[in-house]
Amino acid sequence: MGVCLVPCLFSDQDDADRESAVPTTQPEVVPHPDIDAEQQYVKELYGRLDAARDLAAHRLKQAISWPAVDPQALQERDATVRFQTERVTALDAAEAGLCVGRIDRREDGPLYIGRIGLAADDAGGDPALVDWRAPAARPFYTATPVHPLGVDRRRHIRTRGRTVVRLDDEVLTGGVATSGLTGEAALMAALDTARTGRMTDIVRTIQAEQDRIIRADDRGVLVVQGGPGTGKTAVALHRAAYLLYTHRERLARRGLLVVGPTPTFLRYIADVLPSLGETGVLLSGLGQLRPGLDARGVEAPEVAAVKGRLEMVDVLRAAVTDRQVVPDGPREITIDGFALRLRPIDVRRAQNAARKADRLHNLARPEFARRIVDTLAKRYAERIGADVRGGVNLLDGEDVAALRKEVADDHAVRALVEELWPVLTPERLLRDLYADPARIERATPGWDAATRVLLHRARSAPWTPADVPLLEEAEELLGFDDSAQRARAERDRRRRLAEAQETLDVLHGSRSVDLEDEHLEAEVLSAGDLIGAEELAERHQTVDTRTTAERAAADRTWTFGHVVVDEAQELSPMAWRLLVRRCPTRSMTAVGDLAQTGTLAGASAWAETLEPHVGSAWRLEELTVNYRTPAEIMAVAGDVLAAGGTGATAPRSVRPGTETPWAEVIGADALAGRVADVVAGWTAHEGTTAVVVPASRVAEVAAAVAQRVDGVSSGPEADSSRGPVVITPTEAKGLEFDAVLVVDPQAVLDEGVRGHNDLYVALTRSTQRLGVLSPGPLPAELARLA
Ligand SMILES: Nc1ncnc2c1ncn2[C@@H]1O[C@H](COP(=O)(O)OP(=O)(O)OP(=O)(O)O)[C@@H](O)[C@H]1O
Repeated sequence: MGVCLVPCLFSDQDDADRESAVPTTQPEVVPHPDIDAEQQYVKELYGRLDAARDLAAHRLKQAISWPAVDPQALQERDATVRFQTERVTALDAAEAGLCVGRIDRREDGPLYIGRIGLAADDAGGDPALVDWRAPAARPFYTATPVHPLGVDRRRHIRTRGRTVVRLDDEVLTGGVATSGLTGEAALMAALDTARTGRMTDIVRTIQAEQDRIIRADDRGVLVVQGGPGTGKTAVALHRAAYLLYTHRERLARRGLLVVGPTPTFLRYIADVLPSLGETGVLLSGLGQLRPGLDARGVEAPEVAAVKGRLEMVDVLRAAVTDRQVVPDGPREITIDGFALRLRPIDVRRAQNAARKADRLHNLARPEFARRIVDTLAKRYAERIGADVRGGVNLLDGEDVAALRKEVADDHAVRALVEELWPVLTPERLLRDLYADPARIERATPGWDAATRVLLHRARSAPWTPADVPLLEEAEELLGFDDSAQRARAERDRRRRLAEAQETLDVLHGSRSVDLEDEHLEAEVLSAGDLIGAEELAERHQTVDTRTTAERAAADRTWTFGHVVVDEAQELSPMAWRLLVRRCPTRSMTAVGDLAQTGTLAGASAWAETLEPHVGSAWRLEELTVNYRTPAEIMAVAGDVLAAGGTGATAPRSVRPGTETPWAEVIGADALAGRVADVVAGWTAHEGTTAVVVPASRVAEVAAAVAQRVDGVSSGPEADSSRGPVVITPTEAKGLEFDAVLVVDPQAVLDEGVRGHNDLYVALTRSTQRLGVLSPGPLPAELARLA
């Protein structure tokens, strides 16, 4: 399940990547009077970072070479290696942009804020650098001239490598309200940067409304509603890093899960948490939430919508009960020439007995099988032991037991039990259900034929993301009969115990003291005095050295300490049910935008979506400023949103654009070629490019663009860090690109189940440039572009 963020050591490549977050224009030379002093301070900070890294690397090396004399030592060594590896990773991650700025406090003087905390020589004073997540760092993000929080000045420090290249100061003593943005100059510089195809962190420029959400209490479900580009994803990931910092012990033990909509999206965000020094988080798409399954099949939105309904819980229950069969008439089994009868009433009685203890299907099956075998064995004994003269049965208890065993081992009896109460895996239950209209009909009382038919599909069809919650639900209903495994484990335990006892006996017998001397014997400690056989046996069990994220990924019963859901508006009720099961404490952060819901099963109101799962244990926060999309493009997108009629309003854009968005109407025949021309022209600019097309045009457009430009990718593997991508609005969700070309907007409106939402998503992916190519008249919603 999912992607474990494995520890990676800092490399030149990482440095170069983070460097590209600096504006592509040459940094202006700022003749700031303090630049030399800040350079000196930053140099000292790097000195401390180097020292901390050397120490951690040394301890790591030491730990690796510890002799692992027994499993316990091995376990301790692995824990230390893991801890020091994480420490080295976090220190490496802090290298680029180590110090982000400082606040000058009226009472206490300057305090430097950075990616990690670094102690000062004087342990009694302020640290040399405060971790951005520490409470003391908060005013750096939230102090304003109106609420200065004891801060006179905020300074953003920008570095390239280890060199300070720019200082941006904000004086907070004026008491006059300003733009409301924190560190506006630094923020604008960050937003104007060309994109790389990978999301970067925003530690330097977190805004006050974002900071409030990042540091919000972790109890209950926090829903963050915000329009496109308001930083929901950025906030969700920084919140994950904040929670790991604040509740390190609990979350390190239970793990933190981040769920995203598509593999492309997960690739896009995968670098953010490692760049914040956090590698122990499990990232997973919805289709990867079942261990061992990578569900990427595609199906009609109507099918996914039906599968996502909560009613499917009842359908699955009915489908399971349907597999517990009572035959129409008596069945005959022949054993050793004797025909034995099993009547429907016998089966019904066995079913009732099996269901009595409320056990799950697979766990109740042994009881059912036992009852069936008992009934047949009884009939067998009656036939075999019958006294022809009508006297009492001639068989004794031992004979009956032997007959019972014969019945239980009989191939035909086993086959009959399997037919009447099969062992079911979730996969088998669902495949059999989908493939058989009669089964579907029996499991869906009250459904109409048109809805039922949506569930029907070929047995060989691949699993889709909407199947994952159903498979997991089915697992809950079926249970897993692990009695054989447990019996094997118990046998192993006893064997280990016996071996351990034998070892202790040998040690006892081979002591170097005179065993005849009883007095002396009592004085000398042997191995058996120090450790019991039980303990010794336990120590010989294999040590599990996997990280929390790796263990969580492999275990479907794992429950997480916190779950972050991105693009949460797309989740179906069944998907919510699954996630809540994986997080029984309901400590969750869900970020999304109802105006971008593209699926039929997705949300149109948060209360309606969440209350069936968490009752009132949820609260709503909103983000209102769009940091991505220039105002001119946002005006166009706003028209589309309004035409959608949902009543939602577009977020306020924080910056003007440098290029005017445009539209062009072109003949259908020339469309693909014109797309290729535009994309080829755009490759002269720096940054990433996306062509967003209706699903029906992906192949045609991708082929045309690939003829003109290298590195084109499309579909689930689309990766804009390699070249232009050709993707559908669904695939574009959550992503952003410097240049976006929307092709055939009318088809986007017509093909999507929520067409206006899809077009709104497509238009709002751009950070700089937007073009629209239409093979027919431009939809009225885009009149502003005409
Ligand atoms: N405080 C900030 N400082 C710098 N950049 C920011 C800040 N907040 C957001 N951004 C940038 O704005 C862009 C949009 O952010 P993000 O993708 O998190 O938005 P979103 O709300 O998830 O959008 P969507 O709903 O379209 O998926 C990203 O490039 C992000 O890095």
